[in-house]
Amino acid sequence: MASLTDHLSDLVADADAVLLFSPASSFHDRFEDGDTEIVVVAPDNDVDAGTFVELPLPFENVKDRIRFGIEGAMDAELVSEGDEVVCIASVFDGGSDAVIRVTVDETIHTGIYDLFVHSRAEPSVIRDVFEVAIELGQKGQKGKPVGALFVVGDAGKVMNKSRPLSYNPFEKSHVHVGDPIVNVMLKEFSRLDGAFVVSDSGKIVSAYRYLEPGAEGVDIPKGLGARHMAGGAITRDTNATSIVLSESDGLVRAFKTGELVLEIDPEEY
Ligand SMILES: Nc1ncnc2c1ncn2[C@@H]1O[C@H](COP(=O)(O)OP(=O)(O)OP(=O)(O)O)[C@@H](O)[C@H]1O
Ligand SMILES: [Mn+2]
Repeated sequence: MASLTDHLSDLVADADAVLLFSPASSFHDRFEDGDTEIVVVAPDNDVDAGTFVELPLPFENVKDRIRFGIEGAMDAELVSEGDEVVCIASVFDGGSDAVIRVTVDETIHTGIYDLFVHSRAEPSVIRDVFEVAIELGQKGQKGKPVGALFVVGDAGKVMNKSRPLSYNPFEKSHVHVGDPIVNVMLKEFSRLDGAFVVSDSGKIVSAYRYLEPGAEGVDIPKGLGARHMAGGAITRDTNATSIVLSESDGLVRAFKTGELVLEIDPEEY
């Protein structure tokens, strides 16, 4: 039987760009001599690619992964509306095994790349908060599902548009998300009501915050309530990004500029 690689040259021949998702170096090397634009999308540039888009999360959902790569390539002006892009990714564990051909158009653009790269907060801070939310979603608190709301970046403004529900356990501390001990604290405090506020650089500014963004509603998925509404709306009133774990459906969502930009299932990570 002909393997995928036998057909590759035909598949990529007339493409405007080829996106290689976490390719092995031997696989990447075969593309080096062609005239098509090659973009490597991976956590690290292990293959010394000339054009590289960093993947901050593995994005188990292939659609999210591809979308991230395409938006990253659009952002770097490597591809644009109407381009034919061939994406080569790994769906199973055995290396590059899937080819997906996409025509770039604005409807692909959800802001997933923007979320990490152009948020006020540092990309690593967004990633660290995501990781805490995903772990909480996988394990819950003492076996029970929990919800949590993290408002990341533009903390001064967020504090002005919120009020304390109780004393702030992070009041005089200088601790940062990403530190394993702090992640344990965040999980412990997720039983508390309200939101966590995190600064651009990842400092935990407050727990127990009740958000009071403008009253105008935000479009949130059906079945969700006040936590998601407040988490979404605060990102319209400020330059923060919200990362919300739902107690009711177990999904982690991100909001930016009042829009839902990412929805992931922690069980898939
Ligand atoms: N304005 C707010 N600011 C901060 N936290 C809030 C706010 N409104 C609600 N919450 C928190 O969200 C929790 C759940 O509220 P609610 O069930 O209405 O939200 P939800 O969007 O349905 O989220 P879930 O899917 O987790 O149930 C509340 O117990 C409270 O801790
Ligand atoms: Mn609810």
